[in-house]
Amino acid sequence: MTTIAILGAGKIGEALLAGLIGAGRAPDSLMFTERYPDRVAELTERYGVRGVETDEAAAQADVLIVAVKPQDIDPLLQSLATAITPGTLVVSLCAGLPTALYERHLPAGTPVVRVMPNTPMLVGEAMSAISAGSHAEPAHLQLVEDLLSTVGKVVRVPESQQDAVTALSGSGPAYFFFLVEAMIDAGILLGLPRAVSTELIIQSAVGAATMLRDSGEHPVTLREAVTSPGGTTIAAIRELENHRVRAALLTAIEAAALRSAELGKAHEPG
Ligand SMILES: NC(=O)C1=CN([C@@H]2O[C@H](COP(=O)(O)OP(=O)(O)OC[C@H]3O[C@@H](n4cnc5c(N)ncnc54)[C@H](O)[C@@H]3O)[C@@H](O)[C@H]2O)C=CC1
Ligand SMILES: O=C(O)[C@@H]1CCC=N1
Repeated sequence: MTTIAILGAGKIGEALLAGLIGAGRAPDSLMFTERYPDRVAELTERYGVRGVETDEAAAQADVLIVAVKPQDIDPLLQSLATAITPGTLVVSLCAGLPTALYERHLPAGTPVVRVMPNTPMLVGEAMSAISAGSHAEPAHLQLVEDLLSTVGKVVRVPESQQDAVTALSGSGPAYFFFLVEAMIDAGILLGLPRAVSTELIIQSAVGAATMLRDSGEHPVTLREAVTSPGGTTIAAIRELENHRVRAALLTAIEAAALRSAELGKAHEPG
């Protein structure tokens, strides 16, 4: 079985670790690196997976999955440049960082695949978008697609679209959580107990998400079905439009894409 090392087991690294184990992958085919001994002990206990040093991971794993913050990539690339076994597939989960950055620092010909996943990977419901670097062969892309398909959905996109993907599905779960949080507060404003408000909104979110996924209907049709003439929903929609929530979402998601591009530019040569 392919041996996988996750380099940086923070929020997304742990989500991947948990997702892969949850999907039935053998813990002894996985390893991870972390900076802090306490975190290594915590993850080893929780998942039964080995914590190793970067050079050990680089020497032993067939696939290295980079999940450190973009701001922490430089020292890691320096370590990998000398430790990596030629031909090892490098998979980057980092927002904004182009495959060209890895190709500049790692031995010539290193295959790199850029991925933008999201945290629902933790429950096998990730949305991941993958793009091949210039030395990644179709077999490399297929391997990454097969791996990530065990923890959610996968689409292939040109790398030029990855900043937009990052803004949409990479950050996307946070927008939904933000919305849910605000809606629960609205229940509090209306005098409901927090537990009741939370249950009402979370189940409404799960129901709406399931309809979006399974009904085959456009979101507009689904919303129209809730919006009775002269009723309650249209009274709320008018306020959402008055407060320009649609425009705010367009601007917010554009800001996320610009930030992703900026993270990449910070690592351009010169
Ligand atoms: N959190 C999210 O929803 C998503 C995050 N990403 C990307 O995943 C990457 C990680 O993000 P998070 O998990 O949120 O950050 P995080 O800060 O939770 O995790 C990063 C981990 O890497 C460790 N680390 C840093 N340098 C290291 C090194 N040289 N060796 C070993 N471990 C090292 C840190 O100790 C930390 O635990 C980022 O590049 C981010 O853009 C991508 C999609 C979604
Ligand atoms: O906020 C971030 O930068 C990361 C990338 C996508 C989701 N979280």
